[in-house]
Amino acid sequence: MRRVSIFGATGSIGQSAIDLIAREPDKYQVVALTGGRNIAQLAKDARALRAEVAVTAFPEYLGDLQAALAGSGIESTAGEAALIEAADRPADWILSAIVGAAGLAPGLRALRQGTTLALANKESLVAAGPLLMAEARKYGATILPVDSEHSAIFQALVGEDIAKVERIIITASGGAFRDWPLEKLATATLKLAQTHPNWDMGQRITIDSASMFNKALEVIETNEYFDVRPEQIEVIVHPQSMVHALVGFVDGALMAHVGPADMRHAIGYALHWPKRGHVPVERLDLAKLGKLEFRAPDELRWPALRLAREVIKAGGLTGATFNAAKEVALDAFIGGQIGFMHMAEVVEEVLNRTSSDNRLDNAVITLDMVRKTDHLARQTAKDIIRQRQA
Ligand SMILES: NC(=O)C1=CN([C@@H]2O[C@H](COP(=O)(O)OP(=O)(O)OC[C@H]3O[C@@H](n4cnc5c(N)ncnc54)[C@H](OP(=O)(O)O)[C@@H]3O)[C@@H](O)[C@H]2O)C=CC1
Ligand SMILES: CC(=O)[C@@H](O)[C@H](O)COP(=O)(O)O
Ligand SMILES: [Mn+2]
Repeated sequence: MRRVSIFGATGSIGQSAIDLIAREPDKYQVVALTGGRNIAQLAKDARALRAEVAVTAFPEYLGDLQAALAGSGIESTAGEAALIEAADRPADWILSAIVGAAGLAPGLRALRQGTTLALANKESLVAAGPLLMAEARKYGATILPVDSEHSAIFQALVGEDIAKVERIIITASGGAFRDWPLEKLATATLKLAQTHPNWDMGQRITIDSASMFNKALEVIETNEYFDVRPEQIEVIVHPQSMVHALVGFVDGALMAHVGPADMRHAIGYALHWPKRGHVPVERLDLAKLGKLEFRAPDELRWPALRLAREVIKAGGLTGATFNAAKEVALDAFIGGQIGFMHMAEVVEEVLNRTSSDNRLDNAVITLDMVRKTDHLARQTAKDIIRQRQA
């Protein structure tokens, strides 16, 4: 039996992973399931999968979790230290699917087991890519991408020589406001921003898709995963979200990964890797699909894409600043303090104010430095938002 743990088990990615694991109960022994506030779901899954431990990230929910698991024999724990302890529990496959920078410390810790880390939490790679990669090398761990685009690129590169890659193209649906005129975007509401044209995902990544901050994170993520130059990474708007990414080689061939907008594709690939196993996603009927469209992205409409390039160029701790500023700007949009287009303005202002602090050699970056940078970026973003409101 393979021992598996799921961090962020109650979320959209976590639930898709549980769907796959629950279909083959004889193959998997569930070690740890972690969640946040959705205690009912966490306890239900922990009982159904007979997990060893269920962890809520928030200590104030521990009582509810203990009550929900009473009599089950499943351990209940809570808080940041409990997440780290869960990451230390031996497992052959660990899914990192917590949303936001909170996923960094448990994911980083899991690497110390020299295990396979299936990484959905792109924010940790954006904030601390070189640190995660160095830790994986040090402990002999494997990081497998669980983002649809990066799983697609990874699959297109199997057996290939990275030196023969000319370009990597990641697709973007364009999000909720893809077809809105630029001048109307300032009026984009939260209600509309949290509806995605194709994917069923958590609230935060759905809004990030609408602003293209998700794609900005993914451009940086591509730069961290694959040994290509930033100029080789392209973004193309693809409204159907069926082609997840393409890799172009020196002979002009373009290898595309095509599949339905269902994350069980990428999770299943990582779960069965290095082999392929059955994954119960819809099989595409190409004749029914008819046509696939592609168009160039407009950086005026989506300034986040331009910022991503600047973040890569600046290097050092700039990714940690970018991610933290984006998280605060997103909270402020969700809270109604700033408008949709203000999110990119706030993030750009934070990058400008902190640029001199972030210049560093990637080799010397530590978790403590990432945390301090994250904290400073959050304070700076909050100051900027307060000043705008005054
Ligand atoms: N959804 C998707 O299709 C895709 C998601 N991703 C990435 O995967 C990650 C998860 O996304 P998604 O599943 O959509 O997100 P969700 O919001 O659906 O789920 C987030 C999970 O993290 C938990 N959580 C929230 N805050 C904290 C915290 N401070 N500390 C610990 N745990 C916390 C939540 O617990 P609870 O709900 O119990 O409060 C939940 O289990 C993100 O990094 C996202 O960018 C990447 C590609 C596709
Ligand atoms: C499913 C997945 O990988 C998401 O990151 C997806 O890419 C979001 O859609 P957008 O293309 O709209 O950002
Ligand atoms: Mn993606």
